[in-house]
Amino acid sequence: MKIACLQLDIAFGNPAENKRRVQRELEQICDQQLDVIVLPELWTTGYDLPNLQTIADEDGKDTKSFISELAQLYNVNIVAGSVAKKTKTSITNTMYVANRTGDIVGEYSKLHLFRLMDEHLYLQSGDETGFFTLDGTLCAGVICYDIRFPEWIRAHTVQGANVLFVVAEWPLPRLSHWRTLLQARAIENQCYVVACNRAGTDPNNVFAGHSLIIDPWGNIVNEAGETPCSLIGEIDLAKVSEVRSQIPIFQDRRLAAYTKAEKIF
Ligand SMILES: O=C(O)CCC(=O)C(=O)O
Repeated sequence: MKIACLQLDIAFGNPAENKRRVQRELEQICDQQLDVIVLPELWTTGYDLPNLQTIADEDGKDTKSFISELAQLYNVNIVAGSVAKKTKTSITNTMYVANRTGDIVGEYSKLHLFRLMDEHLYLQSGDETGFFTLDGTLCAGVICYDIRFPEWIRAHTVQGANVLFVVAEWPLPRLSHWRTLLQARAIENQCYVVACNRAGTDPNNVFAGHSLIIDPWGNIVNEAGETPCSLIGEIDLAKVSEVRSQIPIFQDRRLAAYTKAEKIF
């Protein structure tokens, strides 16, 4: 599976410009026989939270048709980061996934809202799981702060997810957390982690870049720097079962004991 993480600098509050940036980047890399394209978190608007009522995507309609057309045009799967999705009752931070034929095969709204960046004041938390299937491989998608909740990711790998896609707007001051948490999620779940962060700045933050592809042993296979780029790498899905049979953590779990411990106090 050949993957490109589009580590974009996002134009603040400007969906039209951000769509142009994605189109331009795909034109540049489309000759590389890619299987999956990954975009960052909130790639249409950035963290322009006070203006989401006007710039969020109504029911995700524009985003879904935009990625569906690109997926068909380039015959590629698209894990479309996330966008602000507006309904009559709420705004969520929502990931859409399109397969090569343009079908929307995944929708997941960020479960854990990040108070430090005021998400809880403007957004609602989602209630979907992050599962989707790409070219026959069961995958999971989570959004930024979600990676601090290993139990949420475990709930997906325990069901057989082989690749964890992480989309983010992760700030530079916590770059060491980003790298360490992603490596830990790969090691403890014995899965590939494909993590696409944004680059650049907005009025409140400098972002870390450093998109990463990490194998099920925890080795970093590819890593971007801080500036905008497309990080391209290949993953070998056979490695997931190799590592899982070498150290069979999924067989060795003791769920009854964990549940008991959680109820003691
Ligand atoms: O957990 C962190 O340090 C960063 C999280 C974040 O930036 C986000 O969820 O948008």
